[in-house]
Amino acid sequence: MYNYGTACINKEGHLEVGGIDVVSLAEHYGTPLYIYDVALIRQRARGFKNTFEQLGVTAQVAYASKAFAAIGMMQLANQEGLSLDVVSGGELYTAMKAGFPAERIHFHGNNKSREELVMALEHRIGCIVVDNFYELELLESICKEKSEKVNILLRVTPGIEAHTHDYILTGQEDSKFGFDLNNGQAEEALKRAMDMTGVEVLGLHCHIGSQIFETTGFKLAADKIIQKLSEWKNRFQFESKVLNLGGGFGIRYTEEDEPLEPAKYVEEIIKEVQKKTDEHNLAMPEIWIEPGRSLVGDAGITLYSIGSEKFVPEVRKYLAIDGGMNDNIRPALYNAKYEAILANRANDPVEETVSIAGKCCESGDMLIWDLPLPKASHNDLLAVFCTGAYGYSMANNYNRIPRPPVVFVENSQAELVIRRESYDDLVKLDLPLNVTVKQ
Ligand SMILES: Cc1ncc(COP(=O)(O)O)c(C=O)c1O
Ligand SMILES: N[C@@H](CCCC[NH3+])C(=O)O
Repeated sequence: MYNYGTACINKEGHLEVGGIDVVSLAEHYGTPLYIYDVALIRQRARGFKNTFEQLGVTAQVAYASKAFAAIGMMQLANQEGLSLDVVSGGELYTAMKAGFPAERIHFHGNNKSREELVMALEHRIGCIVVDNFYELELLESICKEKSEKVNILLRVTPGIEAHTHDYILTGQEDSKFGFDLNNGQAEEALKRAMDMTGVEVLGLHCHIGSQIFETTGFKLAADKIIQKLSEWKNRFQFESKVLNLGGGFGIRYTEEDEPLEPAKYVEEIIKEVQKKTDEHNLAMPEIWIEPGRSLVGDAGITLYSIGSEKFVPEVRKYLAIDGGMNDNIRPALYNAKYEAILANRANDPVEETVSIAGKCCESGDMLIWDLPLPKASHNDLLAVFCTGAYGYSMANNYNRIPRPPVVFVENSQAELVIRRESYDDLVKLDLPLNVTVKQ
């Protein structure tokens, strides 16, 4: 088994995480179950923060809560001194419920509504990352109405194609996000914002995509931005106090993936920023990053019970689990790959290759194709690794399947941070039909 934080095999041959046997977690909480290794999240957070400290660079490490948003998770991020990137009124509301310090919250999104912007102002959050001209004008008008001033970053699109899945690319010219850096849009946005009374431009933001394994794209984006900042300093006396380089640092899902250590990405990118700012005679800005996946991805494990099986003679054996695309849509959406083991018989030798089917009424609901496993049958437990990012946060109720609970484990203690959805939860928004049919 690959090394996933505190996950190990105990003497009963069971998977253990955070000092707790997952078989006992399944007995107590049922399956499917999301389990997070809290020590690993803390280790990742500290790795990022220490790297900045060692480089002597003032920084904010903001957890991109879209990866996994929950009150308990935001409280953990706060304990670790992280800032928070939210992307909707719902994430902001969750942060407020978690008691997250508003001044360390950054608000993203390519179509924030008036209500969301007002909410952000009322909570006096640290910064709004403005994505487009419509939002800039809307924000200025709200600030004037309320006689408020708010810190903003301008999100720029540098025209970089990072090497990752097409659906999670964001830095290329033809993207729905941000002001284009190359065609004059970003400059126009800066000029307009500098003339506004309601906004204070702290600097620029750029996020080139997700699940990226090399630093070349990040460095190229930083070079392009710093080149522009140098021009803008001369022409508009604009100095960027903050440079936010986004998230996107890749993690290892399977042996095909070869990421850097999370903190290593930062080290390489920052050295480039230091070099380029020196070359252009610019002051080193405060650096902000906003990792999601690399903070929580490999800290998450999903536990399922195996149920039915089906053979297609000479083709394959399907084993069905009690979850699927409703608790993890990534295989169906991105063809994402995962590793898994039998959590209750982790030392048993591999005997066959099976394909793991979800329980949704959808042929594309396949969690893992061609997984080597010991001979498994109903009541065995399957542990799927690396499900901590964009798993629960993209979960849905397709086929009216309730979402699973989420449990944090650390130092042999388990704490439920999201309870299992009930059937009553599923119907709580439904209203009975009042219209009757005339006979
Ligand atoms: C603006 C922005 N910041 C941060 C992130 C977090 O990315 P990741 O989870 O890949 O670190 C995303 C998602 O891709 C994003 O869109
Ligand atoms: N949801 C995506 C990443 C999108 C990141 C947000 N911009 C994933 O699971 O990989």
